[in-house]
Amino acid sequence: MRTLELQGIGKSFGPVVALKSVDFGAEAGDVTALVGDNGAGKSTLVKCIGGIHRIDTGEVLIDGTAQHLHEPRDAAHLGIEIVHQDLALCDNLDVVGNMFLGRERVGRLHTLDENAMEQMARETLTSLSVRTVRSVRQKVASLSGGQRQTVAIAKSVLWSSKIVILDEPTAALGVAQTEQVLELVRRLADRGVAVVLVSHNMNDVMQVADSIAVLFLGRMATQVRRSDVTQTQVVELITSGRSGDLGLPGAESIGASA
Ligand SMILES: Nc1ncnc2c1ncn2[C@@H]1O[C@H](COP(=O)(O)OP(=O)(O)OP(=O)(O)O)[C@@H](O)[C@H]1O
Repeated sequence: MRTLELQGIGKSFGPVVALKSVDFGAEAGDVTALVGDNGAGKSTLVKCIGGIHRIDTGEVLIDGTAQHLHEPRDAAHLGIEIVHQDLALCDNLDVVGNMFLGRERVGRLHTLDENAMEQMARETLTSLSVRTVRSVRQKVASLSGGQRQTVAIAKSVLWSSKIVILDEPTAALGVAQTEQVLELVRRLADRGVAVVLVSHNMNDVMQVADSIAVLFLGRMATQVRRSDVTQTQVVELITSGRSGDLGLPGAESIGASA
């Protein structure tokens, strides 16, 4: 049973069919890359999983049970966390403040339990072997892009998310920071989280993914194990929806009808 399973998802915006009968799955312990050209439907699919868009057709199953996602809160209750590209961190708060934002711990006398929050934030970062964030009392405004990404990912761990969707986590990062964030992505999956990595960066995808799902013009061209494809084949699928003569399941029919 997959942690996240989408079956026959359809979503239109007026006359624009953004998603058509999309199947997709993400397993606990795996990094599942979601790739596709601009406008292929990645953001729309992510927003459907996150309860931001309501699906027109199809089903979302979490641990085998069909769920109705009407709003982001529904997704959060099911353990789905989306780490958006803009990260939605508050610059004026420190690392602790951001990791607990909206879910602050209240101690006795209804004051915020700062010590407990600080300790939990520190422990979470340590458990992920994060050494790049030196002080949890540092304001987020002063963090680098990679450090900010790290804080956003660690937040999902702190809240025991079972499905974490990362939207282009390395898009704004340099080489060294990209490596650190990819290592963190791997560790997140190794903890048993089902990680979905939305990315345009083929190097990232080939380096860290266990499974690759390719959207092409709103349809799922194919979802394959990373070990079964080469980078060239993935690029071919992204650009044409076809896998050439590779005989990958599902790819031919999509390419032919697109
Ligand atoms: N709110 C909306 N209203 C109308 N059309 C939309 C809306 N959101 C997305 N679309 C359309 O749905 C299709 C899929 O867009 P989507 O943003 O999901 O693609 P994407 O794969 O995330 O692209 P990119 O990599 O460029 O971000 C596009 O044709 C887009 O124009």
